[in-house]
Amino acid sequence: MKLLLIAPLMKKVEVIKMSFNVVEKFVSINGEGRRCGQLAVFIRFAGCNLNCSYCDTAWANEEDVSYEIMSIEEIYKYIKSSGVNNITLTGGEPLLQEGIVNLLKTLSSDTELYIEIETNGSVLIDKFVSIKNCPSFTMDYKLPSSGMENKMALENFKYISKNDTIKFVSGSIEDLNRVKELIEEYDLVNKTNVYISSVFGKIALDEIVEFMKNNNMNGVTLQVQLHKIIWDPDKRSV
Ligand SMILES: C[S@@+](CC[C@H](N)C(=O)[O-])C[C@H]1O[C@@H](n2cnc3c(N)ncnc32)[C@H](O)[C@@H]1O
Ligand SMILES: Nc1nc2[nH]cc(C(=O)O)c2c(=O)[nH]1
Ligand code: SF4
Ligand SMILES: [Mg+2]
Repeated sequence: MKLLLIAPLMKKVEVIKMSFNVVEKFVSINGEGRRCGQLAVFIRFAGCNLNCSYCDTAWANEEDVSYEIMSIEEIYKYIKSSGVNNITLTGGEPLLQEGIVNLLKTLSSDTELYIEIETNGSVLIDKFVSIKNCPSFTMDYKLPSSGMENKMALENFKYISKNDTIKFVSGSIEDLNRVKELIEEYDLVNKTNVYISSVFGKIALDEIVEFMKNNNMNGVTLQVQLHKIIWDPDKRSV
């Protein structure tokens, strides 16, 4: 009898927590990753636990940033009303939003959608990878020039698969040397999709290509943030 009374209460508490702080939502082309150049709906969440030296979205991490509180239903409706099937959840750090697993489960249950989550490598993804029709993680490994490498959860290398991507945002030769070490140590090219991106404007792209050639970096993809070439690099919601 007691159990019967408590169960509905617990459900109610969970429902209350299923809202998210969204700083912007928009449709654009994805400028990064495996679906680069394709239309995508972006949901950007507020707040981050890291402070990367190069962060192009630091405004979303300010304590006083204004945000819209959206329920799972409202996010899902917005996505469906756009008519676009690629979804990118980003931030800020999306995996820090309380109840994010519930949003991921709901979105994943719609098999018309292709969901990518940009995450910063400091949050363990083990609790998410068992979701049915699991979203694709684009997990950054923060390199020395970010100032955040000591925050990386190395255990994530165990959970990342060919459904996911590891991204190395590189701003120096020191960073690139670290990429090479990590690829070798964790056999990353065989385990997942490996991308190198430049910290925008920080390192010449031909230097990266030279590094890739000199180190036989087969299976690694160089990526440039396409949206920053199409629009002003500081423009929001594109
Ligand atoms: C703003 S972050 C949000 C998601 C998550 N916090 C993360 O870091 O992956 C989205 C992506 O933009 C990348 N990024 C941020 N600033 C950048 C810059 N100046 N140049 C290139 N990529 C950048 C991040 O490394 C990350 O891959
Ligand atoms: N067009 C566009 N593509 C993106 N792909 C990942 C982004 C991000 O900020 O996570 C992003 C972004 O901010 N804009
Ligand atoms: S983890 Fe992502 S959002 Fe957070 S500071 Fe670094 S790049 Fe910016
Ligand atoms: Mg961005």
